[in-house]
Amino acid sequence: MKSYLLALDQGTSSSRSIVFDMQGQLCAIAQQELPQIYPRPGWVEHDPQLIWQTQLATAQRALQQAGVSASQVRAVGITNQRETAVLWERASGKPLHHAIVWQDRRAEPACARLREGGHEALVQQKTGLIVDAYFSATKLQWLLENIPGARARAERGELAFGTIDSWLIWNLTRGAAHVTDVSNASRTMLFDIRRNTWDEELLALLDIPPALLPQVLPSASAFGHIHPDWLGAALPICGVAGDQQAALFGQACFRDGMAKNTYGTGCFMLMHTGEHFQLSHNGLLTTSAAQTDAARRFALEGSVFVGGAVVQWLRDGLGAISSSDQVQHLAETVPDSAGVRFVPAFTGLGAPYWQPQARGTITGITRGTSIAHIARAALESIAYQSAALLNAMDRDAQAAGAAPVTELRVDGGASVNDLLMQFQADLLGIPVLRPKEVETTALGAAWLAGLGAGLYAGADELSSLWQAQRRFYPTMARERAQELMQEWEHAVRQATAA
Ligand SMILES: Nc1ncnc2c1ncn2[C@@H]1O[C@H](COP(=O)(O)OP(=O)(O)O)[C@@H](O)[C@H]1O
Ligand SMILES: O=P(O)(O)OC[C@H](O)CO
Repeated sequence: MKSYLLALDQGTSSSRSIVFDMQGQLCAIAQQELPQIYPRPGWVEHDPQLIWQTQLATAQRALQQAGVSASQVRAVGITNQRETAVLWERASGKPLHHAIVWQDRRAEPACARLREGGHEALVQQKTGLIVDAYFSATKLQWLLENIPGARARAERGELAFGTIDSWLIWNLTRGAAHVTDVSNASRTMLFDIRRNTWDEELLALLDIPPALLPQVLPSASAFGHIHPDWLGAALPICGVAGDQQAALFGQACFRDGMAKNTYGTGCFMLMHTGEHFQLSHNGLLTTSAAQTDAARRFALEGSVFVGGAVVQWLRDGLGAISSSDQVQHLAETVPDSAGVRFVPAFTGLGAPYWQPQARGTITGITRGTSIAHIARAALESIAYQSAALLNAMDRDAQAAGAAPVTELRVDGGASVNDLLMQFQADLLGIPVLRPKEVETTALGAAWLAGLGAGLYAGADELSSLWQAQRRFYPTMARERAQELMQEWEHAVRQATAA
């Protein structure tokens, strides 16, 4: 009887489930959209019950489509949108409120208070994060302050908090397990990533009752068994990681200096730093990488707010293309962007610039500029922003006496674009590798589950399963690439001043 792994991938816009065989080949995939709730400007919520229902439904469909029975599934892995906060009642399993999504900005005043109180250094030293409403802590604080009676009930131990992995595991196990993994815990701003434990000082500072918190386990562990009612057998959950750390794992980036970039709506770049906890001096976050045992593993992370979304804007805002895949063809009708620079700072600029006030700019327009130049500049902006992240990582690596990144592994919706990938390699001066299996996030969760269940010997076996579909080698002279980066940085300064 052939064995399989099931990965549950709960993302911001959809819930997906994927069945892999033990070689990491994708056998079936099922997906369901998740409605976004925008109660006020800057607020983003999800219905936790819909998260659970869509996730379960896709898991059932994926198994059906693969023609795989539950008894053939050896282990289940979970990966998820990170930071999103859910608060529920332990007795009934009912959420007290919609989930507050990572993009939600309502906790900004609480973060401003933390900054004014001079707590930034403490937070960064312990959690590796900057003080920002992005992370779970101040979202949970908001829930406790705004739901009548919640704080008293939390102190009495009646309530549970979790990121989406915890919420799913609670439901999958019918309330038997209240757990999370280190990579998800590291995004809460309540977790000391060097000691691998919830931090009493931060909990006290934010007035969070410890009774709310899940138990934290390594990313490959025994998280619990799925109740047989859901998928037909008591399947073990053996792998859990936040989606970006899962993608780093699924790209087989297991060693110091190995890096991946995911080109989705935004871009997320992570570089493994091994066992070294290292704070960035260049605007990056330090985070826990997926940990397969009790040993600490860290990564540096940077995110670009507008990546593939700039292509969506060309399509929906400008009407320049009718589908995203037409952008490459349009951009290829001109040899270069002819001096046009597009800084898509629609919602400010993320790492490494951290310029919330910046706004989008298109500069260098002449009478000869066509929509094709703008499309090319838009695509190039994704590569420039990513190159700025990688340069920041290299500077941090150099400061720590480590080697620079020697290749970049890529995934995500926009990584199918060959023009973009070639330009990325040209700017970086290192090869860009696109894997055969582009579902790296789900694959990472499946591999963690396989390791947790003792089905793989170790990371070396997984490394040998990872295969490149295409390698993009740099062809541009380094001087030219450096000149282009300088022009880009100039354009960023203009967008910041705009
Ligand atoms: N051929 C393409 N070239 C450039 N960008 C693309 C292409 N196809 C899709 N995209 C972009 O990729 C993004 C979707 O990628 P995906 O990984 O599904 O994102 P997410 O996980 O953030 O929803 C969209 O922003 C879309 O504009
Ligand atoms: O669901 P995604 O792919 O948009 O990922 C969200 C990230 O985990 C947010 O930190």
